[in-house]
Amino acid sequence: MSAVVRFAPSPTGLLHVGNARTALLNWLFARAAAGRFVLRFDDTDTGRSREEYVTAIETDLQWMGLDWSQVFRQSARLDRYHDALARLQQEGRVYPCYETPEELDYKRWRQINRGQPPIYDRSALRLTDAQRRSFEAEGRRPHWRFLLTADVVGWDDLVRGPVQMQADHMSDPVVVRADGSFLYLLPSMVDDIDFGITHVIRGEDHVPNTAIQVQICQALGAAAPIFAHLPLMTDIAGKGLSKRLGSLTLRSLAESGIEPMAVNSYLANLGSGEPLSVFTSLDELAANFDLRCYGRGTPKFDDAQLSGLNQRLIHESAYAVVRPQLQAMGLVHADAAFWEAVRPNLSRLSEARFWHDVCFGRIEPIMADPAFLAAAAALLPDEPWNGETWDVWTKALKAATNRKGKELFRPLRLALTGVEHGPELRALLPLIGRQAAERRLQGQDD
Ligand SMILES: Nc1ncnc2c1ncn2[C@@H]1O[C@H](COP(=O)(O)OP(=O)(O)OP(=O)(O)O)[C@@H](O)[C@H]1O
Repeated sequence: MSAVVRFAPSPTGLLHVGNARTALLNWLFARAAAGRFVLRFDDTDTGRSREEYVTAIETDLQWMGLDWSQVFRQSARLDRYHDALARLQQEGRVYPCYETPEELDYKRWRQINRGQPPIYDRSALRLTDAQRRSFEAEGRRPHWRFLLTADVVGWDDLVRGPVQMQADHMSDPVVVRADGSFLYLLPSMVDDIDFGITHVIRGEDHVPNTAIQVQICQALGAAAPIFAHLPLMTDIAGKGLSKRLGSLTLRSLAESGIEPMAVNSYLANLGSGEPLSVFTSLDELAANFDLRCYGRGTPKFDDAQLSGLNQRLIHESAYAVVRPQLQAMGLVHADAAFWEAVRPNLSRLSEARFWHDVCFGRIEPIMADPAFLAAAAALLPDEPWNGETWDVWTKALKAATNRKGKELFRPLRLALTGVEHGPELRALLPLIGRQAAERRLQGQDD
C-alpha cells in the first residue's frame, strides 16, 4: 500500500508559514514514501471561502515547488456527504436535536455551576415523535449529532506517540447544522475514505477531532487512516497564526525576495532537532526526511534565521542553479564570472541586479578625490584584463601617490561602484572593463 496524504486548507486567506510547514511535511512524507499528495479545498463555508484564495493557495504551493496528483473542492462533493449522512441516519448513529444555541448555552452554564463537565446531555435522544413533530411545526429545523460510543478511542500518532481519549468525556459532536450545512468532521472523513488517504498529517488543532473521526470512520465501515499531529507554529513571540488574520504569509516572504528552497529548508528543519542546513532541492530534503524526528515543542518562526539561511543558500548556489533565475531577471551579461564575483555579497538574489549595473551598465560614480582619481585613470593598465589587473594597477598607483590602505582603495571603490561596500574589486574590475572604469574615474558614467 503506497502512502496517500492530503493537505486541506480552507480558502479563507493567504497561506501562512504554519500552513506551509504542514503542507511541506505532507509532501515530503509522500515523496519519501513514493506516494501521492492530494490537495483538498475545505470550501463548504460559503460565507468565508473565496475563489481568489483557491488560486492564491495553489500559486503559493507551486512557488514552494510542491505539486499534487489530485485537487478537489468539498463544495463539489455534497452528494457524497449526504449519502454518508443518510447511512448514519439509517443506522441510528446520528440523531436530530432541536435545542437553540441559547438553550444549549443555558444547559452548559447550569452544568458548570453544578460543577459538572459541560457535556451534551443527549436529551434529544429521549424526544418522542410527537415532541419532534411539535418542534418542526414551530418551524425549528434539527441539527444532527453523531452518537459517540463510550469506548476509549486510541491511535498511534506518528508525532505524539500513543494517544487515548475517553469518548464518554466528550459531547456528541454536531455534524450538520440546522441550516443543513456540514461541519468539518463528516465531510473530511468521507473524503479521506473516498480518496484512499492512508496518513492524515495535520496540525494539533485537530487532535480532539481525531477521536470522533475514528468513530465516524468505523461507523462508515472503513479503516481509520494513520494520524500525525504536528504542533502549531507561532511567530517569534509565541503568538498563534491565522489565515484569516493574514499572519506571516508565504506571499510576503516571496515578495521580500526569499528563495523557496530557503523557506523549505527552514520549515522542514524547524522542530526536527537537526542542525539548520541548506538544501537546494525538494528531492534532497525528501531523501533526508523522517516524520518521526519532529518533536512536540512549538516551532517559532524566526525571520532572522530564515534570512540567514537564504543568504547561505545564495552563497552556496552554483552558477548552473541560479542561471535560469538571473536570465528571468533580464540580467543578460550575468555569466559564471559575474556570479562568482558577486554571490558572496548577496543576501537576496534580487540584489544581483544592482551589481549587474555596476559591472555592465551605468552607475553614479562618487568622486571622493577627483585629483587622485584622475591619476588612477591615467595609470589604468591596457586590456586584456584579468584577475591580476587590480593588483598590478593599485601597486602602480600606490607607488605613484604614496597612498595605501583605505586612503588608496576607498575613493576607487566609490568611483567604480558608487557605493561604500561590495564584492572584491579584484573580481569586479575585469567585468567593468577599461572603458567604463576610465569614464567612472573621470566622474562621467551616469
Ligand atoms: N499555526 C499552524 N502551524 C502548523 N499547521 C497549521 C497551523 N495553522 C493551521 N495549520 C494546519 O494547516 C492546515 C490547513 O488549516 P486551515 O486552513 O484551517 O488553516 P488556519 O490557518 O487555521 O486557517 P483559518 O485562520 O482560516 O482558520 C491544517 O492541517 C491545519 O492543521
